[in-house]
Amino acid sequence: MVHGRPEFTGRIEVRGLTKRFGSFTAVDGLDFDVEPGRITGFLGPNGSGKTTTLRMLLGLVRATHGTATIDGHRYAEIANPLTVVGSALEATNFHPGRTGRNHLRVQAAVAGVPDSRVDELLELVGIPAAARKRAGGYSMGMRQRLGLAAALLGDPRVIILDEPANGLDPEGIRWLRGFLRHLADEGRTLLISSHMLSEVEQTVDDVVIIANGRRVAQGTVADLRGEPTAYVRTSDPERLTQALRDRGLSVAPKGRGLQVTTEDLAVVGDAAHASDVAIHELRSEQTHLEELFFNLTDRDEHRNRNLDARPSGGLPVDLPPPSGPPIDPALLAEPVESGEPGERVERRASTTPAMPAGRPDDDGRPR
Ligand SMILES: Nc1ncnc2c1ncn2[C@@H]1O[C@H](COP(=O)(O)OP(=O)(O)OP(=O)(O)O)[C@@H](O)[C@H]1O
Repeated sequence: MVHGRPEFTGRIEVRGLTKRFGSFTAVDGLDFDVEPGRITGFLGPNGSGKTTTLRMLLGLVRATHGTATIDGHRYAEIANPLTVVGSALEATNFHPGRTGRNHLRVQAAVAGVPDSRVDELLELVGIPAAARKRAGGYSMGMRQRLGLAAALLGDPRVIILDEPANGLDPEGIRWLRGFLRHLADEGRTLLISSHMLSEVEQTVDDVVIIANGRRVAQGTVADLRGEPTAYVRTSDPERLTQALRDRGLSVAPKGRGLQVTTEDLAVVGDAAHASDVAIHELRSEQTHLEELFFNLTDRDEHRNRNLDARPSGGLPVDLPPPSGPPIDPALLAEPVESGEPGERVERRASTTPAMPAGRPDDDGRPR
């Protein structure tokens, strides 16, 4: 039984959320929902506005327009928020000279949580011994685990994590996946950001993809992947096309072959055999999400305005439909290289204590 009021929904709603820093629009009319009992990936390339969005949700940055609410309330309106929303954002506030355990004990005291919970959580995130050493010597993975423990101190129903897989080794990522799934299975709402879809693809149920502060796709992972199809190359495309259409399948030319709306390769083979055409190649095809992600977020009109030094007004944007299939196959045409094969992109430390205490909102306005 998850802690909290029985009528509490744990639903996150973001409506028309916008943040301008001077003339620069970091988050631009964002709309999305996050459902309880599910893990939602909040995805976008570096600088696309993920952290700013999470900070608005956590009341650390004031929105220029729009709302971000948890169970219908802004963060600032929630009484005893640590027992409702647990978060780990990017900037680490762990004092290098203090032990991880002490950090948690201080926060536990502030939140009115008993010390026994600290040790229980350190056990749960797998660093009971390490947490008795000074935080200055922690690896990124250990800081991630400590940040996660901090986020869970108040047994919150809603958990918001900024790049939680960042710095974890493959074993750590596998552990995190199981851990987050367990939390979601308890009915909690999980929103986790990442700049790499491949890193969270097997972890999340739903995705919200943003680029340049705008939503470019939303749906379940299965929606994004779309239906599996068959690709076939044959000696006689026209004849095979007719044979397949006679069997009620949709067929479209693709490269030097045909794309058929079925995942059953035998149907294609049988049709070819019955119409006496030779098959030169036959395979299943499924959308590679990472490729889709780069094609969605790296299109000219979505590219980060800071990174490519465009004026802050950007180019006119004609967004694709924000939710669900079908995904335009043209989006998949040109995969974009993300770096060397196997390269891990190490970014800044991604943990803070659960209590929001991040960097100042340097637009100079009060929160
Ligand atoms: N306080 C600020 N003042 C001015 N610009 C800011 C401020 N905070 C963020 N930005 C800018 O807003 C944009 C979005 O930043 P944000 O950190 O939200 O992106 P992100 O998607 O979390 O990126 P990353 O994956 O690199 O963390 C960036 O161009 C950033 O430089």
